[in-house]
Amino acid sequence: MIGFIGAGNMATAIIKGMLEDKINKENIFVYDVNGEKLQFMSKLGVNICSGLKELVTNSKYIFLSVKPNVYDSVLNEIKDIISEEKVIVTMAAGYEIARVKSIIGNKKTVRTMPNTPALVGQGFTAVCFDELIEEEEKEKVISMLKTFSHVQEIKEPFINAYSAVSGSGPAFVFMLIEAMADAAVLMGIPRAEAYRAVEATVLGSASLALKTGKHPGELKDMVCSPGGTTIEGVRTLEEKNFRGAVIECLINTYKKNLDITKIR
Ligand SMILES: NC(=O)C1=CN([C@@H]2O[C@H](COP(=O)(O)OP(=O)(O)OC[C@H]3O[C@@H](n4cnc5c(N)ncnc54)[C@H](O)[C@@H]3O)[C@@H](O)[C@H]2O)C=CC1
Ligand SMILES: O=C(O)[C@@H]1CCC=N1
Repeated sequence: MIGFIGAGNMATAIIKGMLEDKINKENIFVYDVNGEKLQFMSKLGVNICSGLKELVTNSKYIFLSVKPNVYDSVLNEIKDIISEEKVIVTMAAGYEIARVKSIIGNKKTVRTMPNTPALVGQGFTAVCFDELIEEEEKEKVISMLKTFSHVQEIKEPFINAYSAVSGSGPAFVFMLIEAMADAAVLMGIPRAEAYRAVEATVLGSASLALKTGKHPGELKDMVCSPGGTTIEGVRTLEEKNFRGAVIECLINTYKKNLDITKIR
């Protein structure tokens, strides 16, 4: 039995993935303080709980899909009803397993960093397990995460880097898509056509890199004809410090993860 505290973007993404991958809707329980969110969830056919107690009682795996600033209060509310066999699954940036345990005691905890492409079953999730998690539970959690994402098991200190790269990454890719589409519109391509062309190009490029396993530099070189047009664009990006800007962007996002970990 799988429970979700909070029925927002990430819970929706994860639950849709699970349902599409044949996890039975009768095994999913949801609670949210917002009635509208629950109404939406009831349309998916999952079980709607009237409070945290009902949710925790019915769930072995409990996903904390609320915003990070609500984590402390939710954990405080459930700490007395979390028994030894329950597994808490977190997904908040900067919220360490040790912090969970400082509130609910030494209970089974899994920390994850998913991302929004989970909404279309194409997510990426970094996951780390605390030492109380048994092998069978680990396999179960990984199989759940695989219903909506590629899964990478990591050691907890690396989760801040994954938060920047794959957690926040979609936002940066969408900025690239928006900028390329703006340029296309400037060149006279209608907006909708521009988005389709750019989105297909980004998706196709990522698939080409994934499927061939070739170095991105080699794939870039394949596009650049000698004395041709693409190399002119490459020169412009180098002049504008494109790669330096991207590296700086991810490093600053990573540092923000470290900063909020200290504050929380
Ligand atoms: N959006 C993203 O790209 C990513 C988000 N995350 C993390 O996932 C978590 C959820 O994020 P989103 O789904 O984007 O947030 P969201 O704001 O869409 O959903 C949060 C839900 O929690 C509900 N809620 C608030 N207080 C509650 C309480 N006391 N009890 C029950 N429900 C309550 C809200 O009504 C809302 O529906 C956050 O911790 C976020 O940091 C992680 C990776 C990526
Ligand atoms: O911006 C945030 O805090 C969350 C973590 C990764 C993506 N969104």
